Amino acid sequence: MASITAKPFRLALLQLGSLTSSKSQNISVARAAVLEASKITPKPNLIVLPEIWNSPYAVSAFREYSEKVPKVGSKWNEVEEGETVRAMREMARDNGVWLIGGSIPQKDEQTDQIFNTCTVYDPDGTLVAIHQKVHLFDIDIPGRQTFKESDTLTGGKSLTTFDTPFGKIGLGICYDIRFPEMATIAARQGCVAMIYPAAFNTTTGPMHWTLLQRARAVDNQIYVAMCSPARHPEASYQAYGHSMVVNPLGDVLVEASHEPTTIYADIDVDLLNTTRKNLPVTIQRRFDVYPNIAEKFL
Ligand SMILES: NC(=O)CC(=O)C(=O)O
Repeated sequence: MASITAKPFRLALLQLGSLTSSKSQNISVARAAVLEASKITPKPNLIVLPEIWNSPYAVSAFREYSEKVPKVGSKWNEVEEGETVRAMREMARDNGVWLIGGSIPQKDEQTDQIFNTCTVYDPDGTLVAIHQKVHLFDIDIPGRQTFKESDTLTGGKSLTTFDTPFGKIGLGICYDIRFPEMATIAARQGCVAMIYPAAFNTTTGPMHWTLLQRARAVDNQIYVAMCSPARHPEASYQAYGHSMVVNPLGDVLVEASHEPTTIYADIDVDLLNTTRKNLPVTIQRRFDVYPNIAEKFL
């Protein structure tokens, strides 16, 4: 598992601003940002949207904004789906890019449960992966930040990776990054990067946003990226911003401020493999002393 087979690729993180309570306006904002990022030279191969970008990030809003997400593999006009899913298919296909569609509230019609769900599209607009946020953001830092996603949301039950022509990618959503097992399992499955649509806040962002990404990157010798919405002074939840990409050495390659912007990073697989060669922890694990948590996924 020391080295990884992948190709260099360019990543774009869209730190969307001007998000409002209008879903259709938010879709227009995302559509315009994907179009603009796709015009950059060299063109990004993989574009990422932030967590919950089509709805306010509020437990009281998730059900109202939720929509149907079809099954992995579904293509155009094959299935009934929500307007945001349809728009993301178009964004990927019209711009010829892979798209990690941040996350949106998803309604499961059968169970009536709501999930915080990331969908991924290939450049034909085919839905290739779905990740439902596994660890719900239930925290209480008195006087500073209280949030209880579990008031409305149900946690996902599986881990998610997907294959692209430039390598395997692992997915998590925001709070998922605090649980190191997910990134470790993805790395041992051969992922070149863990990518997390996210929305930390102005309390937990300064504490842990950078530290967590650098930790996941160094522990697993992979790239790590988090894509946040921009800060919005009128929103009930103040997103931290600071979308970021960290390399396998733990260096911050690029970081946004809290304003609306797009950041780009070139993923260098040689650097990943050189890091693993020079610091060979991936082949020095002592599974005779402690268990391999990834075993059942390999
Ligand atoms: N919003 C989240 O899911 C997580 C977060 O803000 C944090 O972990 O801090």
